[in-house]
Amino acid sequence: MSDHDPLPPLQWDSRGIQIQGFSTGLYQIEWLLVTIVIFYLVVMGLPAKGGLGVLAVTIGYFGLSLLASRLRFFDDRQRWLLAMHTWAMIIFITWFLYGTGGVTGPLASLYLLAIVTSALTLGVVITMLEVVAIAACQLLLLQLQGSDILALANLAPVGTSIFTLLIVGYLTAALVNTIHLSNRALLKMASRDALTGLFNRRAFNDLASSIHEMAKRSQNPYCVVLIDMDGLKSINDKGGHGAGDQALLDLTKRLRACKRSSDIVARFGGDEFVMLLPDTDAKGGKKMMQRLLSATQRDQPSISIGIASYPEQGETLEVLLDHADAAMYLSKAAGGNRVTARSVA
Ligand SMILES: Nc1nc2c(ncn2[C@@H]2O[C@H](COP(=O)(O)OP(=O)(O)OP(=O)(O)O)[C@@H](O)[C@H]2O)c(=O)[nH]1
Repeated sequence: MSDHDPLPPLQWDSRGIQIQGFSTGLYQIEWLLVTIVIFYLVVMGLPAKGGLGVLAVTIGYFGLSLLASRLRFFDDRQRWLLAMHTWAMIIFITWFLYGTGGVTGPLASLYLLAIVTSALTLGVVITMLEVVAIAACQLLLLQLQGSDILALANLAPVGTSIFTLLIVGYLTAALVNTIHLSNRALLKMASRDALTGLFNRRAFNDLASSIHEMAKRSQNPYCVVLIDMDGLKSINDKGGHGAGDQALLDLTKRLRACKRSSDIVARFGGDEFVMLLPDTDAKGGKKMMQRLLSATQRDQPSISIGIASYPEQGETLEVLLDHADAAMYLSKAAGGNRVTARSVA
C-alpha cells in the first residue's frame, strides 16, 4: 500500500488534532487578555478622554469572548475563523492602547497574546504577517498620539517591541511545527502494523466506517473480505519465526498487488488480514479473490477467504465482519485455499 492511502479527514487530521489539543490554551489566552484589561481599568480607572468608548469596546470584547467560550469556538478547528479571531484581538488591543494612551507602556506587550494565539494555530507565515500588521498598528497609534513617527526616539521602543514579537512568534510557531510533525509520525505509527506496514485494526475501523457511511448515502455496494493464512504455525515450527514473518510479508505483497487503489487492506493481527472493496458487489468481490487465489504460487502458503457484501448481508460493518469471518471459517473447514461468500442471515 502506498503512502497515498486515504485517511479519513477528522480522526487523522494531525493539524486539527493539534489545534484541538491547544484549544484549552487558547481559551486561557483569551481570558488572560480580558482579565488584564479589566484589572487595568479597575486599578487605573477609566481614562478621562474617551473612557466610555474604551469601556464599551472592552465590554463588547468580553461579551464576544464569553460567546466564543460558550460556542466552543476554538474546538471548531477552522483556520480562517481562528485567523479572524486573532485579527479581532489585535484591533481590540490597538483600540485599548489608543484609549489608555499606552502605546509604549507595559500594556503594549498585550500584543504577545495575539501573536502566541496565531503561532499556536496558524503557522509561521501568518504569524509573521500579523507581526507586520501590529507594527502598522503601533505606528498608527504613534501618529494618532501626535508623535513624530520618523523620530528615532519614538521608533526605538516600537522597534524593540516588534523585535520581541518576531522572536516569540517565530519560536512558538517553530515549536508548534515540531509538535505537528511528531504528531504526524505518531499518528502514522498508531495506524500501521509494525511488521507489514499495512493499516492496523484501529485504522481499518476508522477508514471502513467512513466508507460505510458513504456507501449508505449513495446506496453503493461494497465487500468486506477476511483472509487467513493456512498453516502459519507449521511454517513457524519448521522454519522459525523469521520464516513465518517472511510468509506474512509475501502475502502482504500479494494483497497489495491485487488491490485497486481505492481498496483498503489491513492486518487484523496474527495471520488474519482484512480488505474492504468499495463499489464492489458480492460477484465482483468473489471474482477478485478467485484471481488472488489462482495467482498463488505452489511454494506460497495458501489462504482461506470469506466475503460478505453490503447491503445484502448486513446493514452494519460489525455484522458484515462477522459474516465474512464465518465465511472464512467455512473456507478453512473445507480444507483452505478457497473463497466463500455466503449469507449467514
Ligand atoms: N512469524 C510470525 N508468526 C505469527 C505472527 N503473529 C502470529 N503468529 C503465529 O501464527 C500462528 C497462527 O496460528 P493459527 O491461528 O493456528 O493459524 P495457522 O497455523 O495458520 O492455522 P490455520 O489458521 O488453522 O490454518 C501462531 O503460531 C502464532 O504464534 C507474526 O507476526 N509472525
